[in-house]
Amino acid sequence: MNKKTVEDFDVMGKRVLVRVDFNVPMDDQGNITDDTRIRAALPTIEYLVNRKAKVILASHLGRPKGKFNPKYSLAPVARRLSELLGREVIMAEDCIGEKVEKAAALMKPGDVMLLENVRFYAEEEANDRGFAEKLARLADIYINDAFGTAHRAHASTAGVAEFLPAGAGFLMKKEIETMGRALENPERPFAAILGGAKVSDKIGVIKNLLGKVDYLLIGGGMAFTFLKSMGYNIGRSLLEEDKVELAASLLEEARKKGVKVLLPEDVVVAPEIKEGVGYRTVPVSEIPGDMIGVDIGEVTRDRFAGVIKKARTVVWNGPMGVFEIRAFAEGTLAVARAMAESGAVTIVGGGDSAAAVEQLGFANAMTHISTGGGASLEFLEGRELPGVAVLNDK
Ligand SMILES: Nc1ncnc2c1ncn2[C@@H]1O[C@H](COP(=O)(O)OP(=O)(O)O)[C@@H](O)[C@H]1O
Ligand SMILES: O=C(OP(=O)(O)O)[C@H](O)COP(=O)(O)O
Repeated sequence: MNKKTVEDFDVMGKRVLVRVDFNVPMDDQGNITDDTRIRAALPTIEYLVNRKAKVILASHLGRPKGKFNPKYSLAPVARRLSELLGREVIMAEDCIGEKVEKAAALMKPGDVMLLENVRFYAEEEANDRGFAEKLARLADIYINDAFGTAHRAHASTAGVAEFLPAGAGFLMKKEIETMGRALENPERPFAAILGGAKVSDKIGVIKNLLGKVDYLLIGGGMAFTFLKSMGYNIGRSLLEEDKVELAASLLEEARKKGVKVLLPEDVVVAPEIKEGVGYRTVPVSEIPGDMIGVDIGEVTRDRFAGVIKKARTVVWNGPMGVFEIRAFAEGTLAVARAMAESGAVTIVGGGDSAAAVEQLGFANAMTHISTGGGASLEFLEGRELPGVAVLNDK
């Protein structure tokens, strides 16, 4: 990465504004159900604490639409962070204004303060210059460690960098460098596995990856639009009618570029997407008209696993089936297991695939699991992320 990082600044005694992505899932009682994103930010926070910086953290939580709403308060996150750090985390009442400026002025070197949800102001998402300047007033240096929000050009992720020296945190650096290396200089064979619900969400990724990968494995709901474009009857499976032609042209482009595309050969079909329904496996040429394809079948799982095991670089984004229902999680499980067992560099895009890998217990066996869903997709599309673009060059 040709951007400055936290290590390029003298932070001793300085006020450092760190944009983190603490947008964590919570249950109805406000309990954090997955603290991965908080733990992922610890290296940067601990580094700054150890170097006696005054650490001021900013994040959003959910989508409160520019208004204060206690449901989206970051207070539970401050408590969890405090447990993880083993030190007090001051919870600020707000993210800008006189009170926060005073609280920041009272901080001692090594103190940590978490600002309240930046999305309580509509100016955040509007990337309002005045709001960014108010955030900047709190600090001497800006560090962006919020990879999960790096695809958003908001005041706290982009605008603020106009007013302060700006660099990347350790998480941001790791995400960009690990995925960047895989895309630009992969050990081959390089295989990408794409799944999830919609082709439309993955078009940009497919287009970018077709110029880079040796194998493209397609599963999940999106596979059915491709199967339809090849003339198969797909019953009541997920279909994006308006993307059938595009699917055909992507397959043609892959053929021209010499990329081997693997689509499902057999699928699990069920009458409904529901826990406890009956299901069976059929070849893709025999999908009954009244059934829905919900997972890749055993033959496909074995073929996918075979490619994954001989690959040297594997990137995965999107589940192979409706993995939320245990009976339809076998394809996703097979991909996760094959990746865990392969000696390849294994990268899991964020979102549902990351959740599936965690849930299925394979997290520790992967080279890298991204903390960003949308952000990792945009990165895989080859787009420059605004939250990275604004940082100072080395
Ligand atoms: N065959 C299928 N039919 C319907 N939905 C599917 C199918 N396969 C996967 N899905 C659904 O796709 C969703 C994930 O899609 P998506 O959001 O695109 O993935 P990601 O978050 O990994 O990018 C999951 O909720 C999963 O149940
Ligand atoms: O959780 C996030 O995105 P993700 O679910 O795509 O990983 C980020 O915190 C960005 O949130 P946003 O999509 O409300 O801008």
